[in-house]
Amino acid sequence: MPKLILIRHGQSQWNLENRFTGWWDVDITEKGAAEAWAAGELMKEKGIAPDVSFTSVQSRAIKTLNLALEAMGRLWVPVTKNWQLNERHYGGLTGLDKAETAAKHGEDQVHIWRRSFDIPPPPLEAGSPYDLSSDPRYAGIAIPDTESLKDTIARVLPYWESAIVPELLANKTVLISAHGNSLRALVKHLSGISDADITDLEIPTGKPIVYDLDSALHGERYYLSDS
Ligand SMILES: O=C(O)[C@@H](CO)OP(=O)(O)O
Repeated sequence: MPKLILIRHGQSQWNLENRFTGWWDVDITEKGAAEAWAAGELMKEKGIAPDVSFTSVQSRAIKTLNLALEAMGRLWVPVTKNWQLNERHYGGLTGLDKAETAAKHGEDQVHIWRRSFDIPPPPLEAGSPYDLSSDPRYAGIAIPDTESLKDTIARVLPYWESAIVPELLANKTVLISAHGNSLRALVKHLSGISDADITDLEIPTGKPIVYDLDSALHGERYYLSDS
């Protein structure tokens, strides 16, 4: 039967510094690298053997995937990278300190920006240092200037359907290394979580989530560390 493993990248430099990150490409910390390696060791210990893997075009998810695969002795596993698995774009909040932003705009407003289903943060302003329009990895892509979770779902799910579902329907074990909000988008879809309830779902760094799926790609999700 198909098996899906989701892993959020290990701690990033801006997770550590408590800054809004989104599409900005920050590295993982030493702790993040250790989380990624431990996730790979756990998968190996539990007998999980990915046949194929997917990740975003952001270094923190790519590095996490590579470290986990190396820890499993499976660096040879095919990897497909696509921007549609990127973190949600944080718009004009990108780079700001989360606590300072809450002090300025209020905890409630920041919670809405971070976790509401369909209210996006303010857009990234023209001329921002976080403008990615000349980044070659996004050549030919209409880079958003902000995204809500709903917007994120609207670009994650088409990729899920076209690239990942066929691998699962071929009974493969698929590993996805991605981000807090692109994974919230996938979990919302796979576990049938409502627009209202998704605001409470948090995805921890470096902790593999497993779906043992049936042929219709339905299944319960659990943390591998709990199995
Ligand atoms: O900054 C971000 O891009 C994300 C993930 O770290 O933060 P949040 O928890 O607010 O979705």
